[in-house]
Amino acid sequence: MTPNIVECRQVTKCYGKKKALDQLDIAIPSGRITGILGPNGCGKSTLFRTLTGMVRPDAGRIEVLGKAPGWQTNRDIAYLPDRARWYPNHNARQALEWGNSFLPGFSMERAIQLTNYMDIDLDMKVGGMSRGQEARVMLILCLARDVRLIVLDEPFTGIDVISREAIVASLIDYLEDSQQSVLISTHDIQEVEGLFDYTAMMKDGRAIWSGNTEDLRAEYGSLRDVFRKMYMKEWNK
Ligand SMILES: Nc1ncnc2c1ncn2[C@@H]1O[C@H](COP(=O)(O)OP(=O)(O)OP(=O)(O)O)[C@@H](O)[C@H]1O
Repeated sequence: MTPNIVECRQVTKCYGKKKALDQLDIAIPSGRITGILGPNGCGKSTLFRTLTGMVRPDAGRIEVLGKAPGWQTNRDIAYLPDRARWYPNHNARQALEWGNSFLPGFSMERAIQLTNYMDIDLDMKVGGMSRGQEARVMLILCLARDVRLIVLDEPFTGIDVISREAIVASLIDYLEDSQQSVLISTHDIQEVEGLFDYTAMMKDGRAIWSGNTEDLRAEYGSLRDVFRKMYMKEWNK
């Protein structure tokens, strides 16, 4: 069995003339919280869609959990798509009940525990929630599942700094003793610096750096500095 949870070799995906993924090579070790960082349009969501089998690459090879992505792997993946929303007329409890009846490996007990962690009122209608509260409900639907891989596409977008810090703190706390692997994409690394222990930086559909976050910091400074340097010539190789 491969020690990597994800392996992409020379993966290309085009939308018309646009290369969303351009001969992408990336290997992500299991059991880590990995940040997929990069500016808007660099291919993060497309990468996640290929990992969950929603999008087929035009070329290249992908392995997730040691297999080609699809029905064999999706049972073991919890995926939060970009801009995911819940039904506004349901309350949080109904959202969790839905998860309990439809999502493989869902634990209602764990979900209730997470609502306490994340300070969610189970009787509150999702339509009446703030963006940050709704984002927490969406996260709980993923985190309450006993799966090997959790894939979160921009889970913090639109959430204010204070709520984001609270969510990140509860995520770190919750995942501390977990064997699960977590992939999180973001273009806004400022508030999640302390979250990732492995990092992959993407640009124009390629991975331009990947490795232990500590090594990245030691080599280039804070993630924020690295992110800035992504736009400079030295990264255009
Ligand atoms: N369904 C689609 N049809 C046409 N073009 C697409 C489609 N999906 C993505 N693209 C294009 O592919 C490129 C990569 O998009 P993608 O959404 O993967 O990037 P991203 O890094 O997730 O961006 P963001 O941070 O803004 O969410 C962009 O130029 C985007 O416009």
